[in-house]
Amino acid sequence: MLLIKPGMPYLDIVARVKRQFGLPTYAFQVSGEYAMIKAAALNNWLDEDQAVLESLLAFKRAGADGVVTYFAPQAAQLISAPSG
Ligand SMILES: NCC(=O)CCC(=O)O
Repeated sequence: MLLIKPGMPYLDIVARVKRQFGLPTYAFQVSGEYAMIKAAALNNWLDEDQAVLESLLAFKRAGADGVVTYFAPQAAQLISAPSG
């Protein structure tokens, strides 16, 4: 298992590592990435829930098999909540 951190600045590395080695590849969305989204949301610069989901989707698009994130409880709620 490979873990790449920090995650978001290294999405290209996530993709290259996954392609090169073909091993389970995880990204770590570190505290600074968490803090940036939290701070921006507190300033009403973005919608926190949407930013969280978009950031996690970016990891999946890069090829990550999973993401280690401080947003895990929130993300679990968001993706299990009924939509509409
Ligand atoms: N071994 C602990 C970490 O790598 C923490 C990184 C972070 O969340 O800033």
